[in-house]
Amino acid sequence: MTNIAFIGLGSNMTDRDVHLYEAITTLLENTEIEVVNYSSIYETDPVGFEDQAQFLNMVIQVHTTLSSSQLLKALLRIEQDLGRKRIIRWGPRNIDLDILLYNQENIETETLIVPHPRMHERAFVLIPLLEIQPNICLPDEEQPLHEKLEAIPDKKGVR
Ligand SMILES: Nc1nc2nc(S)n(CCO)c2c(=O)[nH]1
Repeated sequence: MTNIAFIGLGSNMTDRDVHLYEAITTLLENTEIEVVNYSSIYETDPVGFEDQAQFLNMVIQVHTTLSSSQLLKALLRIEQDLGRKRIIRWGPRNIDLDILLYNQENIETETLIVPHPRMHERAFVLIPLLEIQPNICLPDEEQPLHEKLEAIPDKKGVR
């Protein structure tokens, strides 16, 4: 069965665009994952822990035969392979891969919460996501995500 997932990518250390490119190239090498759509790459102001470098963020849409937990494992392995060091929890990282949505399912396990719990308040996620899926809603919600984006005061931080 083909599953549809949206993955958020971010990087704010050293060659940020190279890290994004490497992560996507590694995903493309996985025969269980097909990247079917890409957003533009956005330069974004850091949120959460603000005393760090600007990020590059983007969102991709994938079709995959992997379950959500298998997909998470594959993304964590890519982060490790690309040398992700979790120095400070909210701090700088060379590559970050987050599962944002998976088949419009609500998932909550020890290791994975989908939809990503903070995505609805993050312009750096919503803007690239809506670029590739303009009318998307969160699972079991009527309200389209673009209305949640309109509610976010500071969108200047995404360019
Ligand atoms: N602009 C921006 N700010 C962020 N803060 C954190 S934590 N992250 C890591 C993603 O969870 C980001 C990010 O990717 N982009």
